[in-house]
Amino acid sequence: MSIDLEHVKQVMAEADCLFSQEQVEAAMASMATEINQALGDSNPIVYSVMNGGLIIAGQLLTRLDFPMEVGYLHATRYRNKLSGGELFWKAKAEHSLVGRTVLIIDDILDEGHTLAAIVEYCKDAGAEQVLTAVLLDKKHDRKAYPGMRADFTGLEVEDRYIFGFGLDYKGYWRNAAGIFALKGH
Ligand SMILES: O=P(O)(O)OC[C@H]1O[C@H](OP(=O)(O)OP(=O)(O)O)[C@H](O)[C@@H]1O
Ligand SMILES: Nc1nc2[nH]cnc2c(=O)[nH]1
Repeated sequence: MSIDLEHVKQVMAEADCLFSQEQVEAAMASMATEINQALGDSNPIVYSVMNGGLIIAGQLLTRLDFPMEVGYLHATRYRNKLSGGELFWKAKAEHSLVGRTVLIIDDILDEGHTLAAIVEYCKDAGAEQVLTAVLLDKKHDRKAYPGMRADFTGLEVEDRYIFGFGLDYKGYWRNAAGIFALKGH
């Protein structure tokens, strides 16, 4: 189904900017410092979770200063909708994960079902250690398990529908250079 581009532009015009590009970049710099300290000698495989992880992974990776292999996983459970459903795998790992340290990078930990399933998948595939990094952690009490957190988190975000910096509104605005919340959600 095609989408009305005027509506897409209106959504941005009415959105609330929660974090500017500068604030996101400062958060990424802090995450990079922590990750450089934690993983510098671990020869990790670093996976971006498509599609949302594309922007944060691209911008975080150039701030990491140690050798690593890089790839992507593609799992989705929102599929251009505003609420999540069953996780659908589109691409799994090309590398052998046996005995490896794996770092998963995604844009947001919302309810956490996506990240929990990806961590379980990597462990089942033989990874020795699986760490997670997310730009945003949404504040609410609906996590996949109580107290669920990523190992590295950039910013906490309020319980609204978010877009920008990799997160979409109906497939659009992943390119928005800031973190925005949809009016009324
Ligand atoms: O913590 P959860 O509630 O599981 O939600 C988080 C996931 O939702 C989004 O992906 P989505 O399924 O929208 O696919 P996309 O990355 O292609 O937009 C986001 O990129 C995370 O991967
Ligand atoms: N675009 C977008 N995708 C999500 N996936 C899980 N939570 C969100 C959200 O707030 N916005």
